[in-house]
This record gives sequence, structure tokens and C-alpha cells, in this order.
Amino acid sequence: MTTEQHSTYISLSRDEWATLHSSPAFQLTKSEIKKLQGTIGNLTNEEINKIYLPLIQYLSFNIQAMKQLHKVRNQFLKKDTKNLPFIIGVAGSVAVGKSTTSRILQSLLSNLPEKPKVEIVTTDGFLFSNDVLKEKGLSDKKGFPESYDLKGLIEFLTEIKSGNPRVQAPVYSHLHYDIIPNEYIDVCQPDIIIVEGINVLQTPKQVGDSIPSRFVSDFFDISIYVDAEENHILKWYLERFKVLKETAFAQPESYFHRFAGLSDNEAEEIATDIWNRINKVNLENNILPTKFRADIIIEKGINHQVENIKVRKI
Ligand SMILES: Nc1ncnc2c1ncn2[C@@H]1O[C@H](COP(=O)(O)OP(=O)(O)O)[C@@H](O)[C@H]1O
Ligand SMILES: CC(C)(COP(=O)(O)O)[C@@H](O)C(=O)NCCC(=O)O
Repeated sequence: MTTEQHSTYISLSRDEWATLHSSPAFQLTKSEIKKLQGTIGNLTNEEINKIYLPLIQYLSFNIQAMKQLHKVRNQFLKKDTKNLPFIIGVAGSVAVGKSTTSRILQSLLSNLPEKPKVEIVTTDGFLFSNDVLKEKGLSDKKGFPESYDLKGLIEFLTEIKSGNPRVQAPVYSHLHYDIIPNEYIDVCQPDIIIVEGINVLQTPKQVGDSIPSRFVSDFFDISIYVDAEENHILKWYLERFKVLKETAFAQPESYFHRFAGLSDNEAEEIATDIWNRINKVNLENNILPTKFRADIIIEKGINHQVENIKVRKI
């Protein structure tokens, strides 16, 4: 990181961050932890208390501040507009833990005293279908900026921030490795929306001779980048692939059903190849360069333990 980038963040070690939290300690049950931690799972109550509760408190201050700002703006404008959803963007590499982080945030935010309704929207729903990717010659570029219907994603977020009471998002199935035709999730003005995806902090590249006038991040009230060393992320990607081989790939309808009978070594070879050809290139060229656009950077060590947190100075 350059000195200039450094100087825009306050950097806190795990222990420094943990001391900032002032609410009482929290104890999730084993089954709650299991639901949150994902396929591999070594999430602990210590991690929740030291890392995620201070983060929730920090997010909660921002949510309260936004409500207050909305109130005084309404007073100034002599209007009575309703509060719009507070949008949190969660970015980072494939397999770094964006979905897991989002589930943890959803669960803990929903537990705040005002019991807000919190929904997660993943940007993989805005990937082009496999047929369209094939037509565009992008089958080996899934997850790259050009593989997303960015216009559709911006329209979705515009609708949300316009106060539309019911907005629909398309659905991606990791099992089928494709968009599910004609299936949508309804987003009905929750209090908080977590928008999670590898592309959420990207700035649009020029499309033809027009540049989209808005970025996805323009709609965020706060953004988080989940970061780790690439060798750790690859390890998590391989571990997840092996677990999926035993579970999801075993289902006949899985796109990767042909991988179900592979030995662990064969699976590791195939997953490493997919990583090196697609996800690693995407990380280096298109995801990592967006890190310093985030308001908060969470840096994880080998066991998913957060080691350092950077918070943008305001
Ligand atoms: N905080 C965490 N604690 C424990 N395990 C985690 C954590 N974050 C991610 N994982 C594990 O790492 C793998 C990748 O996480 P996932 O959330 O699926 O990544 P992404 O959504 O970024 O692709 C999963 O197997 C998940 O169980
Ligand atoms: C669909 C994805 C781009 C989304 O990544 P995610 O948001 O789940 O981290 C990714 O899971 C993917 O399929 N990448 C292409 C290469 C691969 O099969 O891993």
C-alpha cells in the first residue's frame, strides 16, 4: 500500500479493535454458529465477540447517523419522505468469505434492539446466463466485469434507492452453475440490504462509446472489503471444492456432477486449474485494485481469524 493510501485509513490490530466494543458479550448457540459459518466452518464465539460485534456497533452508529441526516434533510426540504434501506456493500475475492461475512452481519444486525429487517442480495444473480456468456465468448470469464449485466444491477439499485416497495433480483444457482430462468427474489424495502459480490466496488469500463453514469458503489452507505493473502484464499477455495465434491456435486442435477467421483487429489488438480485460469486472474486484475475504494477493510489470517481492520478516516 502506498503512503497515500495508508494515510486515508485508521489501522487497528485484532486486539485494539476488540477493545472498542462496549456492549455485553454475546453467546451464539452451536447451531446458530453452524448456520453462519458455511461449509468448512471454524467460526467461534470469540471471533464474534472480538471482531463482529465491534463491527456491528460501528455499522449501527452509521445507520443511526444516516437516519438523523434523513430527518434533518426532510425538515429542511419540508418533505416527509420515508427512510430508504441502508445499503452495505461487501466485496472481495471468490472464496475469501464474502457470503459468510454477509450472513454473520445479517444475523447480528437483525438482533439490534430495533430488530431491523436485513436482506442479502448477491451480485451473481446479475451474471449473464451461460448461454449468453457462450455467445459472447466469455465462458471462461465468469466473474470478470464483462460477465455481469451491470446495467441490470444499477437499475435494481436505482429502484431500491428510489423507494420502490417491491424490486426483483434474478437468481444464480451454484448447483446448476447458471442463472435460473424466470426465478426472482423479491426485495420489499427492508431496513438494511447487504449487497455482496466480487464486483461491487468496480468502476465501469467504457462500454462502446458510452460510460455508465453511475457506479454500483454510488448506492452504498458503507462498504467492506474482505481481504486475505492469495495463498490462504486458494486453500479455502480448494477446501470448499472438496466439500462440494462430497455434497452438492453428488446431486445428479449438479453442473459439476462429473467431478463427484474424483479422488481428492484429482479434484484438487482441477480446482487449482480453475483457480489459476479464472479466479486468480480476476482477483489480480479486477478485484484487488478495488480494495482501497472500501470504507472498511477486514484482513483475515489462515484460519479466517481477522488480524487487522482498516477504517477509512472521515
Ligand atoms: N469467518 C469465517 N469463519 C470460518 N469459516 C469461514 C469464514 N468465512 C469463510 N469461511 C469458509 O471459507 C469458505 C469460503 O467462504 P464463502 O463465504 O463461501 O466465500 P465467498 O462468498 O467469498 O465465495 C467457505 O468454506 C466458508 O465456510
Ligand atoms: C459465480 C462466481 C463468479 C461468484 O463468485 P462468489 O460471489 O460466489 O465468490 C464464482 O463462484 C465462479 O463461478 N467463478 C468462476 C470460476 C469457478 O468456477 O470458480
